[in-house]
Amino acid sequence: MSATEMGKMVLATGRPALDLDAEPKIRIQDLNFFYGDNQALHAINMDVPDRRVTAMIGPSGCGKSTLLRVINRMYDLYPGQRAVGKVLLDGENLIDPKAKSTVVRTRVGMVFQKPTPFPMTIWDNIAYGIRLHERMSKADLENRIEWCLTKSAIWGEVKDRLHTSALGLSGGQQQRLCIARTIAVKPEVILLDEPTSALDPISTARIEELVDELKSEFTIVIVTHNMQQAARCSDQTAFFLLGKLLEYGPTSEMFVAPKDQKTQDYITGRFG
Ligand SMILES: Nc1ncnc2c1ncn2[C@@H]1O[C@H](COP(=O)(O)OP(=O)(O)OP(=O)(O)O)[C@@H](O)[C@H]1O
Repeated sequence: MSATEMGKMVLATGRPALDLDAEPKIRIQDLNFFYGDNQALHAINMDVPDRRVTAMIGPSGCGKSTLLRVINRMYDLYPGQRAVGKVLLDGENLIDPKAKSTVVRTRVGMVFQKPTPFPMTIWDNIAYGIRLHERMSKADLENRIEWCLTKSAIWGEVKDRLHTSALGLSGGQQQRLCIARTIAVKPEVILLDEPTSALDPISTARIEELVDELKSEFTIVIVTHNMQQAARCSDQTAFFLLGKLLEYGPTSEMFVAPKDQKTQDYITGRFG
């Protein structure tokens, strides 16, 4: 695509256009997922672009959280749950039993709906994960902790209370701490599962700003029930229904002119 064409698209959407020739960060191919006999995902094929925000939307039970749990191999921890197909991260199949799940979870971090700080100090919440994966000097550890708390836009609020309990933070601060904890181990992909559903509008806005900043360094996938949030935050949107990917494309197109009537109905609140 020429610079002029690219510029026109940026002007039209207000966001940088996707480079269609760029290799996707994640390539999901013919993915099926089963909870025992219950098939929750059916033949999912989708490419997740590098260092962009991809939103997953769809009514309750359509399989959004399941897909996140597959991408970071969390289902591995539960007997009877099974994924068939491929989830390629830079070409490497993350769900191949030969891929070590601990390595997968370092490359693909996850933040949950409810903030989940460990019952320990703010400092230890961050240091714990880093020490599991890396050996480093105290000075480097201090720098890494300041780096990830700064990136997560919470450093100013916690720098004078690093050695107090993380449970003393507000819900919005706890969620930013959880994001800091996730990026502390320098993942390539961050999965956010409804990260603002338990937060007030101000904390929600801060997390959305944060997502916008983090995408220059990380590939982000966000599950949300909030259509405005998907429209505000994401570059690409995927609409799921009953375990199938019904429509997937640039957010600007999806929200202006969805191709499928069911997407239109969902986005406009007519069902779900
Ligand atoms: N542990 C489980 N065992 C059996 N079935 C499950 C389990 N977890 C989820 N499911 C089923 O898998 C399907 C997809 O669920 P999932 O939680 O991925 O949906 P979702 O789109 O994230 O929903 P929500 O928006 O409500 O969080 C649903 O039919 C659900 O009942």
